[in-house]
Amino acid sequence: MEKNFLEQVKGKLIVSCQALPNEPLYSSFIMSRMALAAQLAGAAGIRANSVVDIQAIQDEVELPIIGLNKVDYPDSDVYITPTIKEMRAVAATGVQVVACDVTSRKRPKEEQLEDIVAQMRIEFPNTLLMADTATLADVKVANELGFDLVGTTMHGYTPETKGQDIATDDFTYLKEVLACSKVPVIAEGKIDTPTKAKRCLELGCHTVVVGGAITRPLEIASCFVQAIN
Ligand SMILES: CC(=O)N[C@H](C=O)[C@@H](O)[C@H](O)[C@H](O)COP(=O)(O)O
Repeated sequence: MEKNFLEQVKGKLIVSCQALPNEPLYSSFIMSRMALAAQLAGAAGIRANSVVDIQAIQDEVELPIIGLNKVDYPDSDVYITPTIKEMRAVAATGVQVVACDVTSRKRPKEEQLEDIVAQMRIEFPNTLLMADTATLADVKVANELGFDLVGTTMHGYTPETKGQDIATDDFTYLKEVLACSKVPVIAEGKIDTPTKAKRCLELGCHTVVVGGAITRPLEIASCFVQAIN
């Protein structure tokens, strides 16, 4: 019997397998093999970008997927599943969760987040929605709009939070998110050691997403080179 997503990933690791066109591993085949490695290692889920990568990963592994689609629009800085068009396309792959930007920034095409959520609930009632937030105010908005999960994905990646890191001072910001959110919290963003991942779960996060530290060899190799030089 298929277990539900929240049950499957509780207290476990989700591996983000993503590479954009400007990255050396940009390839759906390579992302599917990254996902296979994550599955063999015992990860409980995958986070993946774009319909083609999601489909390649679905062919390779059994794990539940948090899907997103990064697209740049000229009229907005929001790029993680920014409009209803990308939300639909990702949900139509059959992923268990669709993630999108939930920051206070203006969305492309004057679309409003509350309309997107309402439409998704009608068209894909069984798909969970994850809010990729940057601030506590974003977490509150995500709760008000009825998102099923809140992630810290955008913390440190908006002008307002630039330079910030959820791990600072034993995860002070993450503790605040946990105290504020009415729904399960997913720790995500710059979690670059097993110790940090474990700590996020100890603090009460439902699950933890690790990306670059596992699946971006350019980032990993750069860390070694910088430490040596
Ligand atoms: C900010 C943004 O666009 N984050 C993206 C969201 O999907 C990915 O590029 C990150 O790799 C992912 O969040 C995991 O984080 P990290 O790679 O730091 O473990």
